Amino acid sequence: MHDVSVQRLLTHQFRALNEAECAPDIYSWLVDETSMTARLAAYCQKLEVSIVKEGFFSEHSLTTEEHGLVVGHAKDARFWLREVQLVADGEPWLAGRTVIPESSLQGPEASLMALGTRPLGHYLFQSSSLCRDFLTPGIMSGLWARRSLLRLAGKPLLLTEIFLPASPLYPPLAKGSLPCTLQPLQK
Ligand SMILES: C=C(O[C@@H]1C=C(C(=O)O)C=C[C@H]1O)C(=O)O
Repeated sequence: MHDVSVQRLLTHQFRALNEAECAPDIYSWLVDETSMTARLAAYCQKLEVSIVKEGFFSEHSLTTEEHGLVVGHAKDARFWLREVQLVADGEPWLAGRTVIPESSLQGPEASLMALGTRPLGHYLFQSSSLCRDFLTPGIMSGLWARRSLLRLAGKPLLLTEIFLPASPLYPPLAKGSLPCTLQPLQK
């Protein structure tokens, strides 16, 4: 059963971070340009994609921030929205939200609608046309997060990922491993 409240975090305000605002080992996770699925899979026995929501939605399902970032040249009325959790040995480690304008789904990219429980990264990183406008580390509701604007054959898609407290990005009780809002109160 998904924790629906976790998924709501994906539409909360995204606060961008600079490198000075988090420990180097945390920052290395947030700016990792390789597959996050593959990186997380190295820390568990079984990593699965659990689909929470997927389908076409109008622009009203996007946050203003998302809409401003992902709208391409076409005036898209519909967006393919995919919300997942990456679940490691039964424990959710990451919540992911991908927003794809309908105009980005032309040609081979139409297969993004048929991913099912295959990780988005498996498609992205086999594509010779993948490029990235930006990868921004950040915080959402007190959890480490990141936002990427990716392009396939020049067509945009926006990916937001929130690292959940059980993920290996948060060393257990290591000081400085949590965003400032989660730091244990100083005595
Ligand atoms: C982009 C990647 O794919 C992961 C899988 C996702 C999905 O299947 O929707 C979403 C977020 C990512 O963490 C990756 O592996 O880097």
